[in-house]
Amino acid sequence: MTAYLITNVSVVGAAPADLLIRDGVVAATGQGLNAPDATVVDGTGLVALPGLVDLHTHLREPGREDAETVESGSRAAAMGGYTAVCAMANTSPVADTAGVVEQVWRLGREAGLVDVQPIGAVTVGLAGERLAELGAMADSAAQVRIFSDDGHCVADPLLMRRALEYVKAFDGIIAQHAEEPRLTEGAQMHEGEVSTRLGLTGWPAVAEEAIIARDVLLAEHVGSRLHVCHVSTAGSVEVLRQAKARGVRVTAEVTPHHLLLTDEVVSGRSELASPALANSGGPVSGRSELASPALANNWSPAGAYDPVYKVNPPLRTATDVAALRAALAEGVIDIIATDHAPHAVEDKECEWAYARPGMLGLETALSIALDVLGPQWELIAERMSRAPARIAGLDSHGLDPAPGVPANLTLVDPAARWVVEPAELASRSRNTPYARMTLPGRIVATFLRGEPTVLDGKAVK
Ligand SMILES: NC(=O)N[C@@H](CC(=O)O)C(=O)O
Ligand SMILES: [Zn+2]
Ligand SMILES: [Zn+2]
Repeated sequence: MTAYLITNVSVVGAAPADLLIRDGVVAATGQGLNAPDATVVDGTGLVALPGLVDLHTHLREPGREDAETVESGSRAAAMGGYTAVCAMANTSPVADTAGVVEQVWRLGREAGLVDVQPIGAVTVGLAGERLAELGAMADSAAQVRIFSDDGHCVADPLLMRRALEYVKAFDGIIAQHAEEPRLTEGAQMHEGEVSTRLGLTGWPAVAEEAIIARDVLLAEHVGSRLHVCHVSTAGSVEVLRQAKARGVRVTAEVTPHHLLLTDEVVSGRSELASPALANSGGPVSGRSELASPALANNWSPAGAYDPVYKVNPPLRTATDVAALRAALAEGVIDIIATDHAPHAVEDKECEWAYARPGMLGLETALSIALDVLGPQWELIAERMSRAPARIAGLDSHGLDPAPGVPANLTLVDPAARWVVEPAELASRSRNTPYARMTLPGRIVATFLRGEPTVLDGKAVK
């Protein structure tokens, strides 16, 4: 194994120091380290973070290897600074048996670019009718602890209760895609002024909030762990705030796109929600031109009705974006998760109503977080690495670089800017909402157990 000496690097924003990586762990930290056998990586101007951990990734294998494979998605993750991803169960076949989760887990090991932790389905075939083999998946080689029907809501309250109760035995967690299906029949985008103007069927905020309210009560009643996927509304934040104040065992995630984009982009307006919104306190008009300072003046949306902006839950209003940002800063929302949702060209570049929902996220997440949060490295490390690792129970991830700690880390150049070229992404799909946008912050290197997966901004294998 090669040793690496990263010189003059700021560890999570601290004063620059050297980091020596040897035999898969951080061997030493300090000033002027000397290691003649080590490959030197000049860390001047770079920030070292614990390797990012994504609690919500769609890898599409098995079944849609044309859109993504475990290997291509793992490479996209490494390029984005990730060392671990949790792979959602909505594959084909669905990851609802020990056999499928072990297959995904094994493919992740073979690719060797990030740790791929499979998520198991809650119900057989994601059909919402009967519980999948949760215990068998937990006992499998993949040691599944997170279960989710993501893409679908576990809408039946009795099934949801049973699932929450079942996973208590092994400290598991149910990750809910909160969408009351009766309230979103035929829904195409956020229900509001823009959907009315565009003539698209709306997806009301209450469809999300009603399920979260029900589920925190269920989790409280049975004393189980609930995780809420892709929170997207100000009302959801209030439900979560109250539940957490009561001590309910609930955690929540927000995606980078829900922190930046609003429903106005569907109409073709070049509006990005501003970081300043987080401090503005009051509601903000969904119509005002709110450019994100770093991203201003270099971007305009792809055009009205471009399905690249179709996603579940839908992009919401500037008021929601402001509430999500404030909740993330406060800790009412625990983590940023990408909901990386690759789709093949034919499923995305078609008429809005026929397009599949979902956006790429892994390779742009850190840049969007940096734009939205600014260089708050402690907060970024907490929300993108430490907290997701804790929630998922990934013990060797989410640890700040320190002697003896597994060398899972990423090096960021905060001063670098890059232009998102969809064809140059490591993902097999192209459906990024940030095409040709100039983004701040570049991943220079990523190390998985002391071995580089990305070096000089390029994938190593
Ligand atoms: N987010 C999406 O719009 N799509 C996801 C499913 C999901 O996360 O609900 C997908 O699998 O494509
Ligand atoms: Zn979902
Ligand atoms: Zn998802």
